[in-house]
Formats: sequence, C-alpha cells, structure tokens
Amino acid sequence: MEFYKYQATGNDFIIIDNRDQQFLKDEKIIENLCDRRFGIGADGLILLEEHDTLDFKMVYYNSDGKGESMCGNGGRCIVAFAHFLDLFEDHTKFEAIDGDHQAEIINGIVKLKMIDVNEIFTDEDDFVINTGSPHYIKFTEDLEHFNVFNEGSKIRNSEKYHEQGINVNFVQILAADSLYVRTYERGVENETYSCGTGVTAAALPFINENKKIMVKTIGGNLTVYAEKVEKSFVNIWLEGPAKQVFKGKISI
Ligand SMILES: N[C@@H](CCC[C@H](N)C(=O)O)C(=O)O
Repeated sequence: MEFYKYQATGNDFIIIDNRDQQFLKDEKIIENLCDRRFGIGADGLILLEEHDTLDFKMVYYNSDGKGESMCGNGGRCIVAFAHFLDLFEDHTKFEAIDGDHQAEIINGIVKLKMIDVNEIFTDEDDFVINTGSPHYIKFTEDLEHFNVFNEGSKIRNSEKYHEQGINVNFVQILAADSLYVRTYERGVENETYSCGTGVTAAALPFINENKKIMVKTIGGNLTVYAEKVEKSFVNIWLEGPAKQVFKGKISI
C-alpha cells in the first residue's frame, strides 16, 4: 500500500489515499506505523476518503491510533495532498470529524477555515477552548527554556482532564498581534513542533479590532485570522505552509 508523508510547520503525518477503502482502521496498526523507531514515524495518520457531495473526507488519527478530534495542521496537509491528487484547482471543501471545512492553496501555503468558537472557558488564570479539539491555554514567560513536556503532561494527566485528555498550549506574548506557542499534544503524549488547532485556540483571546495574529512555533510560523461577534469567534482561518516530504510503500 502506498503512503505519503507530509509536514506542516513540523507537525508530521502519514497520509493514505483510501478512496478504495483498502486501509484496515486498526488502532494498533496505526500506532505501529506512527512509531518513530519501528514504523514510518509521524504525529498522526490521515486517510483521504470519498465524499458524496464534497471534494473528499478527512479521517484523522493521533499517533496512539485514536481519532476523536480535528487536526488543523493535518487538515492543511490533506488539502495539499488533495491538490496533489488533482481533486480541486485552488479552492476546496471537505468533511472532517468536526464538520465541513473550506480551504485554499496558493504556492504551497494552505489556508484552512476552522469551526466557529462560541465560548472561551476559564480554568483559574488559564483558558480552555475547543477549536475542533480541546485546548488548555496557559500564559508563560521565557518559553524557550520552559519544560513543556513536564508541565504539559501534568495538566493533561490531572484529575480534571486525564479521562478525556486535553492538549496543553504554553503561550508567550511577543506583541499585541504576535505569539510564541509550544504544545503538549494528547494522543502523541509529547510536545510536537506545532499544533494547528492549538495555535488557533491561543490566538482567539487576542482577536478584537485586530483580526490577524502571527504565531511562531518550533516548526515555523502560522497566521490566524478571525472575527469576534459578541462572545463568538467566526470566520476563523489558519494559514501556513504544508509540504509533501516523501512517499513510500507500507509492507504489512
Ligand atoms: N496536531 C493537531 C491536533 C491533533 C489532535 C490532538 N492531538 C487531539 O487529540 O485533540 C493540530 O494541528 O491541530
């Protein structure tokens, strides 16, 4: 079976064209394929499937083989893959676990429309925001020297969150429209180089008259656009590079 490897600001994914439904959706197989020592290695695995009315369907799994949430960087990668497969010209619409998404691609830069966010919850001094996947947002200083793995896994495995899990984003404010974000991802159970839904969640509290927030991650830069309408955030777009890295054959 043929697979492709894509990365979007260092968040990396195995992508398989599953329009023929040949891929066996088995948690252990997906976990093994994503293993960086015994498999191909990736933060997640994504299947591109047929859709009745839209260009395609995205089926996402974290590297632990479980798939219960949306992946923003994975969404941008599958748009680049669908473009590579000639499924659309420059604008597309596809279905993911959290609903339908519009996207566009220009010169390898993918802009993905995210779901509307109707509420920002607080947890002590921190925020909890669902952008298709659940995110804990904690502000910190000197993020470069911060222990994201230790502090992130503490919150993710805390009594309040351990059952459902949560992605934990540490955010340093660089300017009114510029952030640095590092994320401990549930389902990878480690820090990843970037998390699209996490970057989006981190940017939303900064959206007011300012509709564009630049976000630095370990793997590169992303831009979040959104509009605030009363307590809700609408017209949310995540923009950044998404790239095919290689292709190969799975021998299982
Ligand atoms: N890397 C992703 C987020 C993937 C989902 C997350 N790990 C979860 O389980 O909620 C992104 O770019 O959004």
